[in-house]
Amino acid sequence: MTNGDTTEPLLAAHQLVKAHGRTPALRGASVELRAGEILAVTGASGSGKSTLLHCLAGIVRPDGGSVTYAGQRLDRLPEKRLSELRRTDFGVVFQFGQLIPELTALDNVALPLMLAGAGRAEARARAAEWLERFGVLGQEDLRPGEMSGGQAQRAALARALVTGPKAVFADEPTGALDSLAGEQVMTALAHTAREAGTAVLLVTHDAQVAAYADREIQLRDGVVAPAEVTA
Ligand SMILES: Nc1ncnc2c1ncn2[C@@H]1O[C@H](COP(=O)(O)OP(=O)(O)OP(=O)(O)O)[C@@H](O)[C@H]1O
Repeated sequence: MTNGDTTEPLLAAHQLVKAHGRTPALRGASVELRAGEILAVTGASGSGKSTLLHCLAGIVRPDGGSVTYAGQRLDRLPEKRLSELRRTDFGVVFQFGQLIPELTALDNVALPLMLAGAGRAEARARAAEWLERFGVLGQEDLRPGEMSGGQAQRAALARALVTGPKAVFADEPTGALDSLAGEQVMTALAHTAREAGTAVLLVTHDAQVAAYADREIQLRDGVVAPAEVTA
């Protein structure tokens, strides 16, 4: 395990422990995400998938264990540096895309660029390019409530990827979609992430969605299940 792969992982969690109140969610989970890799995290409901994603993305601090991102301990970074790093290096997509309802699709995608210092015109031009990549260009002036679930989710992906993050964290990104819209979202995500060399941590309970990944790990009761089961 330690010397099989010479590539340093982009993100590594070691022996993560996390409880929500008295409910243990992670009980010593270790996982590595390599640069540009699409990794699916599967497992039964309640096995700790979302908690693992939140710890890796620096949204939640683990109670124990470590999260190392590009050589630095994410779990020990002061909040200010952590939120800065999340903004520059990470993108997130959740089951319900969480676009800002008052903004058009174009402005939702332009927002992270403007937060990063781009001017409005430039941000909107780049946002339009990304919406086009995700096949949402005709709907750029619609607000999230006026779009279909699949369109909104593809706009959410554009927003997550527009700043050129090193890693995208996607928690059940197709969970609220029918299977055709889900396929379109996953095709767009996998294609774009590969093209941009973005690593993706993909939480899903759906085997068809996990099939888009390069590799899959399964969580069981808060730990990563052994990779191969020899019957
Ligand atoms: N905010 C919270 N408060 C209390 N318990 C929580 C909270 N979030 C998660 N849990 C509990 O922690 C455990 C792991 O939850 P988590 O959401 O990480 O699992 P999951 O595999 O993503 O589940 P699902 O597939 O149902 O989303 C579960 O027992 C869950 O009930």
